[in-house]
Amino acid sequence: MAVILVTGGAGYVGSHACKALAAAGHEPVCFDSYRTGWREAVRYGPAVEGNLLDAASVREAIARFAPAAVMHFAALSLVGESVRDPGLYWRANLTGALNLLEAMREEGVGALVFSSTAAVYGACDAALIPEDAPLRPDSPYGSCKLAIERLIADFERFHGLRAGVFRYFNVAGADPEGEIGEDHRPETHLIPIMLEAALGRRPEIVVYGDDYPTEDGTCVRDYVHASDLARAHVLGVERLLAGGEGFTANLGAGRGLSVREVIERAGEVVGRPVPHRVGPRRPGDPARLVCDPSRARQILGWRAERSDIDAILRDAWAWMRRGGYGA
Ligand SMILES: NC(=O)c1ccc[n+]([C@@H]2O[C@H](COP(=O)([O-])OP(=O)(O)OC[C@H]3O[C@@H](n4cnc5c(N)ncnc54)[C@H](O)[C@@H]3O)[C@@H](O)[C@H]2O)c1
Ligand SMILES: O=c1ccn([C@@H]2O[C@H](COP(=O)(O)OP(=O)(O)O[C@H]3O[C@H](CO)[C@H](O)[C@H](O)[C@H]3O)[C@@H](O)[C@H]2O)c(=O)[nH]1
Repeated sequence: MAVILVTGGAGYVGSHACKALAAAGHEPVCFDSYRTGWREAVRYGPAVEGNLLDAASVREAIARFAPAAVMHFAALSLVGESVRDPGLYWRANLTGALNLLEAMREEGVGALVFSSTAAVYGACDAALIPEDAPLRPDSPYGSCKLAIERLIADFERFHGLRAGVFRYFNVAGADPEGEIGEDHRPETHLIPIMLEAALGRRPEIVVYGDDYPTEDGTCVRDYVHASDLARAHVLGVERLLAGGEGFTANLGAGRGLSVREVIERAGEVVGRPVPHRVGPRRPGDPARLVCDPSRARQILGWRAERSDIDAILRDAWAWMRRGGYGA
């Protein structure tokens, strides 16, 4: 059993990681400001309310709980918002990560798992994107995640940190047991807003462009279930705790779906059509991002098991019909 500090543990992905950590016998300590997270999502271990931009608060939490490792999820993470306000993203995400890394060093915590993103790749010609693909982010969100990867690399090189960096593709779905799920307000991610439109909670969704160089002209993404992702994090941190080397690994299903294909599948799975219309492109969106997941399989023995799009949609739908948090 290990104590793991989980920044952003009250958020969407972080709460699924906390559940998976607890199920594997570890103690997740949630560190969260509740900026976009939910108190009801913290159910698998103790919680500390704090902000990474306040260096003293994260250092105190680390000193108090003496974690064996940290999982760092806390961030601002919307591509569109980052395009509108790059400075907000650089300040929040880079400063937050730097404060965390300094606090870990001061308190002698030597293992970190970091949430990076496929947005670090940007436009890429490869059918399946491997980790050594060119790093050319299209958005400030992707740029500052890449900068944090480099910051972490310097702490590995010069301070002996060991870090697992996961580049997630598009996370979706909800806990199959219905305890936690995705609840961003306002929501901007494709799958939940599509389901909101199917439920009549919003009039329609706008497809952001159908003139991309893809088969049906809409953007192609790789959707991976939040529970699959959470399992990878447990495997990653356990590797580091056992003394294994640091790594950078993609997490995705290895299968691309266009926006139109997801809309069609959702209509089938929920039994009612998703009202939609085509609008202009959203700045910062690459045409196609599909994961080569082979490295995560090689080094962690991980593969996506619940990331079939119908399973993702069913779990997300069950969670949404329950009303999310505060229902
Ligand atoms: N959801 C996705 O599709 C996706 C894809 C790739 C990468 N990621 C990354 O995964 C991580 C989690 O994403 P998510 O979708 O769960 O987001 P989320 O907004 O649901 O969760 C983020 C959590 O961090 C907390 N937080 C934010 N800033 C904080 C701060 N300064 N101090 C303390 N807590 C703070 C929020 O309150 C929230 O609980 C992010 O780093 C994101 O960039 C997400
Ligand atoms: O109303 C909408 C919302 C989304 N989309 C499209 O649906 C796809 C998925 O969009 P999301 O907003 O759900 O997700 P993103 O691909 O923008 O970004 C997500 O995945 C990225 C990596 O692929 C990053 O990691 C990021 O953190 C995470 O939010 C994109 O092609 C987008 O253009 C629409 O057409 N209409």
